[in-house]
Amino acid sequence: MPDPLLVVTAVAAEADAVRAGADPRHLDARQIVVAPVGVGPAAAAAGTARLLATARYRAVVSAGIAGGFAGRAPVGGTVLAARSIAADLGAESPAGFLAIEELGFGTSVLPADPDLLTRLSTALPGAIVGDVLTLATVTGTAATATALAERHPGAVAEAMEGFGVAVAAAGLPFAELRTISNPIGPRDRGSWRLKEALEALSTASAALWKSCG
Ligand SMILES: O=C(O)c1cccc(C(=O)CC[C@H]2O[C@@H](n3cnc4c(=O)[nH]cnc43)[C@H](O)[C@@H]2O)c1
Repeated sequence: MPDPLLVVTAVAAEADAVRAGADPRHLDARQIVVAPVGVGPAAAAAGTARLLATARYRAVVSAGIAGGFAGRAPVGGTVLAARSIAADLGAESPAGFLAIEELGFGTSVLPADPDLLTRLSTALPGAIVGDVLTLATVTGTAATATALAERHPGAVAEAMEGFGVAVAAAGLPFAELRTISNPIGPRDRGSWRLKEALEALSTASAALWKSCG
């Protein structure tokens, strides 16, 4: 029996949506383990590392809802990360944001496993493949949305966990799968389309099992 696939989400509602798309036989046989590990990159990294320390897994997927950049990923859409990028890991300066690479302290960019990404994008032909930003703070102004979009021309979405999960995966095949609940921009939590995004997450998760189960 191959080691199971680990799917980590931030909150229980996302884990439930992922499980709803899975074949119950895969869940019962623990070929797939779905676990909510908390909101934000620190909780995601710590929770994923704890799970990986206590059992063997063949690959790790960070899954959940996300904000979409206007004109790049619509609400209800599905996104696969080519790269998960820690977009606020660095330093401010009068000349603008300096990424951690410019400070000489490592990387803010972790690519998806090429084989896993190919299998997922084949199983999800409607998914948008692009960079997904990880931020500890949800963007809530047009100015920040514009600055991020300009700094990351390949970014299609932002969420709060992917880079943390990728760091914890530490060499295991990693991918990030997101469905879009809201446009990135001025905060309007009431307009988030949670039901639509969670339904899209269940649909995407059915394809996930077909390609990786
Ligand atoms: O209240 C609910 O019923 C509910 C159901 C599912 C998920 C939630 C969340 O609040 C999930 C938080 C999670 O969502 C990601 N996210 C979504 N939109 C954005 C965004 O615009 N910028 C950054 N992150 C976003 C994020 O990964 C959070 O962990 C509530």
